[in-house]
Amino acid sequence: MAVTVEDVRTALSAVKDPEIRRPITDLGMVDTVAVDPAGGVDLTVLLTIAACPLRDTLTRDVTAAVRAVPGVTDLRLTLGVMTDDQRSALRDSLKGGATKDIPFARPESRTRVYAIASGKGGVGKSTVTVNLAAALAAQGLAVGVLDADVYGFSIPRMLGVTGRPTRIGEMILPPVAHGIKVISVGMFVDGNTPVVWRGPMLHRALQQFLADVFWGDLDVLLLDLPPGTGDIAISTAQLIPSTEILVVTTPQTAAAEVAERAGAIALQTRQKVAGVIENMSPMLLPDGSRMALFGSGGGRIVADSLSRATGTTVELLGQVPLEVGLREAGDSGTPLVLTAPTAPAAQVLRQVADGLARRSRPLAGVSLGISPKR
Ligand SMILES: Nc1ncnc2c1ncn2[C@@H]1O[C@H](COP(=O)(O)OP(=O)(O)OP(=O)(O)O)[C@@H](O)[C@H]1O
Repeated sequence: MAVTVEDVRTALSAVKDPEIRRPITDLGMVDTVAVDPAGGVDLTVLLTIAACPLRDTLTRDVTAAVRAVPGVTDLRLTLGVMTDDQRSALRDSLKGGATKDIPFARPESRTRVYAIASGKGGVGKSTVTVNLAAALAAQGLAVGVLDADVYGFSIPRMLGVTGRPTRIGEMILPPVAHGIKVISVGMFVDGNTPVVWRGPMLHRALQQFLADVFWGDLDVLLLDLPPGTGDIAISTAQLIPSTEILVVTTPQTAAAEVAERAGAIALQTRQKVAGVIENMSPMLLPDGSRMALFGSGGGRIVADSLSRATGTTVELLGQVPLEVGLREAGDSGTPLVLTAPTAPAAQVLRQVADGLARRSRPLAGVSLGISPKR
């Protein structure tokens, strides 16, 4: 049977743009399709920008899809580039026309937003963030990570992201790694330049990343906050009031006291504390005994004290042991939950992710669409 243009278009509707993650047929990227009587296909696909970092992936996916159509004997693929008008039409269709709006702050948003907070640096906040993100994405959830930790942007390295975000006018397309959309403040500064941003600048940066980045329909957004109880936690509360806080602490008592303060900020901003994760918990030794390098009990102390302070039950969601493999996986760019899902630390992190995946977005601020009976 002769191949039709419709057959080719149908096959192309299964190809998603690697960055936007929607079918290329819905994005205006399929420009022209022609089929000759011998089954040869002439196809022009438009890239969003000429320097599209994922043009090879797109070429491969398009070629595979078209070649798989029965009767296709040849494919002559031309890659073009969208005009400015086509790009703005695409941006408007993705953003629903509104560019300055934060989609997660809308009452009808179904995205759960978690801010990962810690009292001080180096407690493993980024490690926890990337592993939770990877575990949630592995379950098939649409996950985004916003690395707002201006004092050390380690998220891109831990997820193996080297690419820069693509810009379409004012819209920013985040790189995707292990199925996770990733944006880091570090992607917008040169090399290792430290960022000495203060409150208002940070607030603007966060607002821009939330509004201008095309996140698509996310199930979960994880925000890696700078350590401490600073301005950015307050900014997060202002920009997305439904954000819940996940507090990371080490088992050390001193660290726990500092972590408590990070959690207590939620009282002032009226955000919910989703739970406490203790990291660097006693290490499992080959003989089955445990070594408590950083002491023990910190997670429980923080959870109990936040429960008292908030008058709700704040749970200790998990205790992630110190584990060489967890650090190595972070250094290699693939989180431990993917490289060794049954390793002790990975099991705890996957369990925490399972718990987060089962929770539904809090109804605070959501209109239930019920009107009182008159
Ligand atoms: N449970 C663990 N076992 C072994 N190493 C760990 C563990 N958790 C974190 N690490 C390692 O400790 C170091 C600090 O962790 P990480 O960068 O995640 O902390 P952080 O709190 O995000 O720090 P910062 O606030 O400075 O960004 C990293 O090298 C990481 O690989």
